[in-house]
Amino acid sequence: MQPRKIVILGSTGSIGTQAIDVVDGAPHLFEVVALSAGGGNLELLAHQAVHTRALAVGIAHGDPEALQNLIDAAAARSGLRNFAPEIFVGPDASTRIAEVECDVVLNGITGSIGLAPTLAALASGATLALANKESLIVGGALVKAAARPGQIVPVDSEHSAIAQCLRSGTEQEVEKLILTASGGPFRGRSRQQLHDVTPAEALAHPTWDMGLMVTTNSASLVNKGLEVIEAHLLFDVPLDRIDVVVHPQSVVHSMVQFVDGSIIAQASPPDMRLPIALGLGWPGRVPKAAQPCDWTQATSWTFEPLDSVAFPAVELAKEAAKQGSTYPAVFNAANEEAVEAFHAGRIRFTDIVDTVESVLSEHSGSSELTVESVLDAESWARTRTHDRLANSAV
Ligand SMILES: NC(=O)C1=CN([C@@H]2O[C@H](COP(=O)(O)OP(=O)(O)OC[C@H]3O[C@@H](n4cnc5c(N)ncnc54)[C@H](OP(=O)(O)O)[C@@H]3O)[C@@H](O)[C@H]2O)C=CC1
Ligand SMILES: CC(=O)[C@@H](O)[C@H](O)COP(=O)(O)O
Ligand SMILES: [Mn+2]
Repeated sequence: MQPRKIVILGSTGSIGTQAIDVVDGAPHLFEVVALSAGGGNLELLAHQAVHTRALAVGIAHGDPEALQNLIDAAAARSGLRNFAPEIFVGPDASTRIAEVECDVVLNGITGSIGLAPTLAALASGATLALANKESLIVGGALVKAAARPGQIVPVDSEHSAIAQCLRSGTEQEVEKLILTASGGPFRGRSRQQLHDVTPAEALAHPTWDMGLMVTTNSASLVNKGLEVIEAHLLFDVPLDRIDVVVHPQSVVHSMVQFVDGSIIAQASPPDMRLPIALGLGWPGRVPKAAQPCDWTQATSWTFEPLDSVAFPAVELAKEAAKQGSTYPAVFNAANEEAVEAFHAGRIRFTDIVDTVESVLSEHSGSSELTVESVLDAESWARTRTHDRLANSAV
């Protein structure tokens, strides 16, 4: 069998670099044909391009000549002659890269900027291994309508877990989805105790090593709010039948409860290479993609309810999803802007979710969901968030 041809969007990030590890470990199963990134780390992208022998490389911003020179230098270091991948530069570079002929597009871009590449990947007919949850959440019904059944394979650890738990069940058998949350670095704190936490503290995730946005969202529980919406869209389960439970060890990645009271859970030590490998190989499993649990060591897995007073983001996300239309896009865009302001030292941690709530309360959703209405709503939410935050210095 020929290896599957893989396109990796966001190749220089946490998901992207781990995806290249997965491909390196299974060259008989996968080969990389194209890569894209933002342009913040041209050196790494050039190295990846040479390492994978990519046919095409894209960056959203940056100097194409600088990238070309870095690729030439990396190729020379590897003794590779006549290596000349096609280079795309500009805001739609990842969308062009998503159209490169392949079997699987892995979308590992951060943020709702991943929407156009997600739609392009779906239109190309390739399987979409989706880490970029934001594109599904903001695009909602649009993304679902663009996908044929089974075309989107979740890479997010919780949704990969649920997809695995559902493999043998029927829709009628499912009572609930139960998403696990680590609780982030501030688990157990009251709202009062969250006021003065620093960006560095917010980035100290207890179990996962991830990019800045998703790590901050884990600390505020916005990530879990986004993931509830993601689960609702991926698995067609109503929002009131999706629960969240805090599980600090991040070994049980999520569960499905069936109508007879039985619960099936998926467990593995926290390592994204497992869901990434399954996303690339679906429905096949990649042998030795990650280490399993070690039963020779005494182990405790604990579960506790979410404190939704200190962490209101999950309830807020559910409200936004119930309102539908462009509300999830506003939730996400306001959060992206507020997270940036928090890391720039302009607002407090608790201002993030407070701002999202306030911007959402001012939004009037568009009745028709189109790419234009999503982009308009996002643009409105970003401006509104900036306006609000301009007056609220720390
Ligand atoms: N990391 C993880 O373990 C998990 C991540 N996810 C999701 O996966 C996605 C990626 O997360 P993560 O890898 O942590 O994020 P990172 O911040 O580590 O990486 C983001 C990647 O996106 C690229 N990028 C940024 N802007 C653009 C753009 N405009 N066009 C193209 N590429 C761009 C970056 O390139 P550069 O920096 O070089 O400019 C980088 O390669 C997110 O949606 C996240 O929620 C889900 C589950 C787990
Ligand atoms: C690894 C992964 O899937 C992340 O999205 C993870 O869910 C973050 O952990 P918590 O949001 O549970 O802290
Ligand atoms: Mn997750």
